[in-house]
Order: sequence, then C-alpha cells, then structure tokens
Amino acid sequence: MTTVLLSTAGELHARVRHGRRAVVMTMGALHEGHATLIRSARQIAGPDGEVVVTVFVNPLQFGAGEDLDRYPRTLEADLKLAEQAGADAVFAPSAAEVYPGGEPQVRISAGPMGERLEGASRPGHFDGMLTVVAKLLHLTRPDVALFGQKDAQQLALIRRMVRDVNFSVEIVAVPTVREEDGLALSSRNRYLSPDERRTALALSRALFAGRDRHAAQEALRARAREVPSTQARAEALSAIGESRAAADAHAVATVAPGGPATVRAAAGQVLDEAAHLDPPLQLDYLALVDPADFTEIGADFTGEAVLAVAARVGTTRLIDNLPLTFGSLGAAS
Ligand SMILES: Nc1ncnc2c1ncn2[C@@H]1O[C@H](COP(=O)(O)OP(=O)(O)OP(=O)(O)O)[C@@H](O)[C@H]1O
Ligand SMILES: CC(C)(CO)[C@@H](O)C(=O)[O-]
Ligand code: BAL
Repeated sequence: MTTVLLSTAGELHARVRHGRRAVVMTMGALHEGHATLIRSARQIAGPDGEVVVTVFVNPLQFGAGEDLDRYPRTLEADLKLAEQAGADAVFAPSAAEVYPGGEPQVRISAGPMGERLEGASRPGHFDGMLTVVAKLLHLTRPDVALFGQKDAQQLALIRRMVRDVNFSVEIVAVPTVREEDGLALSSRNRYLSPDERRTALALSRALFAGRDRHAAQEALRARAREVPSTQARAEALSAIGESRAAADAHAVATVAPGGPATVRAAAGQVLDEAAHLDPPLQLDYLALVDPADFTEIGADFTGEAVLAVAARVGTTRLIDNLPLTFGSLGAAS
C-alpha cells in the first residue's frame, strides 16, 4: 500500500471516500504509540474503509515559552511509519492552510475541566487543542477518531466537546504504549539525555507504585467483604486459626484508612525520591481524579479514576497516567 501525502483541504475533500473513515490526529514525530493508534484505526476501518493520519504542530495549543519552535518535525519518517502501520493518507497542512485568516477569533472553550491539571499548568492549551481538533474533524469528516489514553485529560475533553456540541463522530481511546522499562512513549522523550531519561522513569514508577498499593487495598477490601458482619467475621476468623486470624484482622484493619490518600502517598514517595536525583525531577502535579471532570476523588469514590502525573526533567515536561478502578467489587462491609 502506498500512503498518499495531502497538504490542502482541497486535496482532502477531493478524495473519494471508501467505507468507514478512521482518523488519527498527531503532531508528528511519530513513534510506536502513534503506530498502535494507526493499526487500531486500520482494524476499525477494515480493508474497505480508510485511515487518515493528520500531522500538524498546532501553534494555538502552545503557550509562550513552550517548545513550539523546537518541537520535532520529521515528516519523511512520519510518512514511512504511517504507511507501515496501515494509513491510506497523511494530511499534513501548513499553519496557513489550517488558519487562513491568521489566529482564529472564534475558538472552542474547554470550560472548567480545561482549567485543571494540564490546563492550570498550560493556560489556554486546551482551548487551542479543542479548536484544532474541531477544525480537523470538520476537515477530515471521520466516522471514528482515535486518541491515546496517555493524554487522558485531552481525551476526556474531546469526548466532552463531541457530546456538548454534537459532533457526529465516535471517539475511541487507545491504551498507553510504554517502553519495556515503563516510560510512556512520547515525542518529547527525544529531548531527554540518557541521565534525564533515567530520572524520567520516576513518572511511570510512581504510577506503578500507586497502582500496586491500590491493587493490595482492593484485594483486602474484597477479603473483608467475604465476611458480612463483625460477629460473623470473628467466627470466620477463629475458624481459620489464630495466626491467620490475627494477620487477617490486621490486614482488614489497615485497609480502612487507605483509599485514594494511600494511593497518592505511594506514588508521591517515588516522586519525592526522584526530586533528589541528578538531574532532579521537578514535580508539577500528582493527582487522582475523576475522568468525568478531572477533580480529585474523595475517600468513598467508586468507579474508574485516573492517577495522573506531570513533571519536568531538565527542560522537558512529561505527563503520564494510569486508570484505576475503585470499589470494583462493591463497598467494604
Ligand atoms: N505512548 C502512547 N500511547 C498511546 N497513544 C499515544 C502515546 N503517545 C501519544 N499518543 C497519542 O497519539 C496522539 C498524538 O499525540 P502527539 O502527537 O501529541 O504525541 P505525543 O507523543 O503525545 O507527543 P508529546 O510529546 O507532544 O506529548 C494523541 O492521541 C496521543 O494521546
Ligand atoms: C490532538 C492533537 C493532534 C491536536 O493538536 C494533539 O494535541 C496531540 O497530538 O495530542
Ligand atoms: N500530546 C499533547 C499535545 C501537546 O502536548 O501539546
């Protein structure tokens, strides 16, 4: 298959549509994470459908002093990767093509969710991101658009925009692709020196520490629930022997003050340690949030939450997150 390179809206619109169109939007500097999105798009579109990858470094979503100028631009390599992953077309417009009248006056506002976490650190970022995503949806007119879980807040805001202003597109999320040692793939990883990369591993390690604490807590809760009342629990504990009973009682007791705070603390400890590495990790935020609105979850939260982290190593700012399900087995008795 030969992937076609398109650079104007006219070329895109002149393209005859085949079956379902699946679109993957990117800022280029493509890596295996993007390839995974493109392969998923290929599966969704099927052999009779088509996969369009957009490559556009959107100036509107970069703040003053951010890395717009040094953001890697590698179109030739991107075309090859997109082709190998199964794309039919790559749409790589210029800024003048996307914003023919200069910076747009009318924009999409991300609302309160867009001001939290990433939005607090990068004011205006999500308005700029949603504005270009809306434009690219109009330009590419997909049936399905795929986005990575790695940018969890972006994904949540795109879902919200599609719902709030009735875009007729299905949004599909793709899990985060990681290096073998856990580092989430990101175009910005190529800014890292070997020493900085070692420090950057603390982001995923912190998330894994939080996930492990969470898994242990959920297992203990499940055990506690097996015995429905205090009286029944005591009887069940003596039935399984004194030492097991003591360990069990201790385990059940220690799970009680746990929950989100303990998960945050486990992740936070890894990040605190990384602040003393050379080069150090400078934490921006660590948060355990409800993906519906990106507010911190409370102690009695149930359902899927997102443990999210952002930090700087040297001049590179990285983000990562893990979804964690709370109380999946019901509330503790
Ligand atoms: N490791 C990954 N796993 C899955 N999806 C990813 C991964 N990295 C990026 N994506 C997704 O690819 C799409 C394009 O992202 P983008 O081009 O910004 O890449 P990026 O690697 O996230 O770059 P950056 O370094 O700017 O964050 C987004 O939907 C993003 O969530
Ligand atoms: C969705 C996106 C392509 C909009 O510029 C960008 O934010 C990205 O690559 O994640
Ligand atoms: N991957 C999200 C796009 C950005 O950082 O601007």
